[in-house]
Amino acid sequence: MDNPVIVAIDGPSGTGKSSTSKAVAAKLGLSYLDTGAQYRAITWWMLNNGIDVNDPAAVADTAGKAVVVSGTDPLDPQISVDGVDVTMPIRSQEVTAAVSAVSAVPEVRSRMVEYQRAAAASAAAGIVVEGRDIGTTVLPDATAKIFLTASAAVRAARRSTELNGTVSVAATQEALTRRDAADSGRKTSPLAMAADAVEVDTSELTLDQVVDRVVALVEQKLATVR
Ligand SMILES: Nc1ncnc2c1ncn2[C@@H]1O[C@H](COP(=O)(O)OP(=O)(O)O)[C@@H](O)[C@H]1O
Ligand SMILES: Nc1ccn([C@@H]2O[C@H](COP(=O)(O)OP(=O)(O)O)[C@@H](O)[C@H]2O)c(=O)n1
Repeated sequence: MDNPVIVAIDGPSGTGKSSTSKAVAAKLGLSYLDTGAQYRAITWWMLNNGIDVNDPAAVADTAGKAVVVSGTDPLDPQISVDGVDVTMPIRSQEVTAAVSAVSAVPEVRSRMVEYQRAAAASAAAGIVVEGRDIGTTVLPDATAKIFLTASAAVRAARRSTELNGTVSVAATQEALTRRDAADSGRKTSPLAMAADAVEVDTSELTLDQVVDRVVALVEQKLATVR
């Protein structure tokens, strides 16, 4: 039997990682893992349990307590913490504002990376894993590594539309740029493009075009390894 296909899709917020990863996984018959959702889930748990998310020692002390379970179906991705379905609440502004501080704590990362590697190891046909450090740190031997980019203005416009214009494009762009800086500047496995990743700038592409390009890149890689 062929080896499982591992596709790593990294990049900053709003570049299209989730939309692209789900579509690519569905097209290629692979599982799907949203690692950003896992960091959001543990952040939700910290906020819900009154942990000061700006106190790295408090976050580190409690990082092992939350049990995060991620679904890997690209058509119905779900996530729970301690048995509570948090698929919707992890998208709140409160969680979005706190997640970079929580995800910078090494104890949080090592626990999430364990979950992520276990999910990849148990995906029979293979998996598309999206995040910030998948190609560099979590799955450095991935079959194909993609790094999605887009201008900050385009990313902010996409996010603002998603929020039905309830938050202005300018405020969205400021928050997004702040989170990029925190994610790129942290010590432990920052947001970065792997040396062997292929960059796809999605600013001027439709989602379908991005998906086709990523599927073609994966197929090219498979043709060379199989
Ligand atoms: N190529 C694209 N063109 C236009 N809109 C897009 C494109 N890719 C994604 N989107 C939209 O932009 C928003 C952010 O996409 P998402 O996949 O959640 O990005 P990320 O996971 O990188 O944060 C979503 O509303 C999505 O529908
Ligand atoms: N592999 C990953 C994925 C996400 N994250 C963190 O989780 C946050 C939320 O990730 P996300 O993918 O849900 O963010 P969006 O792109 O949806 O805005 C990021 O801003 C990072 O702080 C990370 O540190 N490492």
